[in-house]
Amino acid sequence: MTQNYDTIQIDVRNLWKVFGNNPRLVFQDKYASASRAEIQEELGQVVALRDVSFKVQKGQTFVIMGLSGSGKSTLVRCLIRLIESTQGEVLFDGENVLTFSSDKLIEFRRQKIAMVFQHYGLLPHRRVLDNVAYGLEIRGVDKDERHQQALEAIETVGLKGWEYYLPSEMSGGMQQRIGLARALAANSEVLLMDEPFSGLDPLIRREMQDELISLQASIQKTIVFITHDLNEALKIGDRIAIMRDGEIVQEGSPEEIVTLPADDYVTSFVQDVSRSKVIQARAIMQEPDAVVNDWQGPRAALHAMRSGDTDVLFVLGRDNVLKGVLTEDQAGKLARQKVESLRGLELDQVMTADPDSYIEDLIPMAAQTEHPIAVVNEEGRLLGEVHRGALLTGMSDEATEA
Ligand SMILES: Nc1ncnc2c1ncn2[C@@H]1O[C@H](COP(=O)(O)OP(=O)(O)OP(=O)(O)O)[C@@H](O)[C@H]1O
Repeated sequence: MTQNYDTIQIDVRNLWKVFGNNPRLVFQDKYASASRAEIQEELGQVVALRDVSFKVQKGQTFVIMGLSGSGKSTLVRCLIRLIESTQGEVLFDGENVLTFSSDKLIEFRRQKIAMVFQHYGLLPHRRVLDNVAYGLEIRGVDKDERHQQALEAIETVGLKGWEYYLPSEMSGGMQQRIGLARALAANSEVLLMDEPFSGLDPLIRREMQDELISLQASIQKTIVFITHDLNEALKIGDRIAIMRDGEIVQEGSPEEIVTLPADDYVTSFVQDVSRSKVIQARAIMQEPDAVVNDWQGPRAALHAMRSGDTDVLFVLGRDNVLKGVLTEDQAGKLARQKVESLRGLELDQVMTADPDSYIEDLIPMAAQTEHPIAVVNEEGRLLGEVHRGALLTGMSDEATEA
């Protein structure tokens, strides 16, 4: 199958890393289904990565999540050959990094990759400005230019005014911002972030996660983010790969991971996660039971309600823009008064949400209305409706019936 590298930035294929004096022993047929522990016991080799494959799209935040020892750090290091893998391919923009000469590898790392670590990796005797400019300095960018770019990055991460301080004069959260600014200043396409927020206090950590999300909305880098914290993964990841004993046991969107865990292991991880924080309106909305256009009269409305088996109706204007709701009582009254058109009528207002809203955000809305919540796009066009029941179960009525 041909791959489209206009959109795929990283393509990891069947990657293995075996630590030990004779890694090839592991590839004998008889160990094909042996566990990592068995292999270690019998062969004395540690399988840190076992046949790992995944793709990361450009501009995506791809999270690799797993407990200590699952192989996350080994994996990110293998991506840029800080560790040499045993077998497999790592393609960046379609080129296999594992075949690069050492010169090409150095060039590739400098141009394309920026890293952010848990232990910030800052130079203690350099001021913030020079720490942030460091990546550009080793690329040979002249001083004015690199300071200019560094200042912009410092501002982006909210450290304006701290340019001439030393890292040791700043808090953990601020030092992590310096690390992030350094990665941004380098203006590389890919950010590799290895547990960047793990050393921070919970409050600061949440703040940094929020900032990363809003930053990413504007910078749109390709981010590979390592964490052992499922909530962090669910919060920031577009896609999440869950690792166990060197293997990816599931890869999917946050919603898929929570609602369709692939096995008992993932299930045990996600059981404490609140579904309301990861399930979005788009997943639980359903086709509106009934809609009518505002120039159609009340009789058409009543007919639509009966055929949709509902006692409320969304009224749409031109281009399906939502105008409001009409109840059966109202429509009946209008029909008796022989009103010909719904145009210009005072309709009941309806709660609207965009398709990305989480159940968590929809519940307070549902408390304020008896009507279904309308899911609309940016132009106000009706995309679907969410019923109260769907908020409780996290499934649309249609899905429940199916
Ligand atoms: N240099 C090495 N030599 C031998 N075994 C190693 C080496 N580096 C890592 N390992 C082993 O490989 C496995 C994966 O380790 P890795 O550090 O990638 O896991 P991790 O998920 O990043 O864990 P942590 O969150 O604790 O860093 C572990 O069993 C580890 O002991």
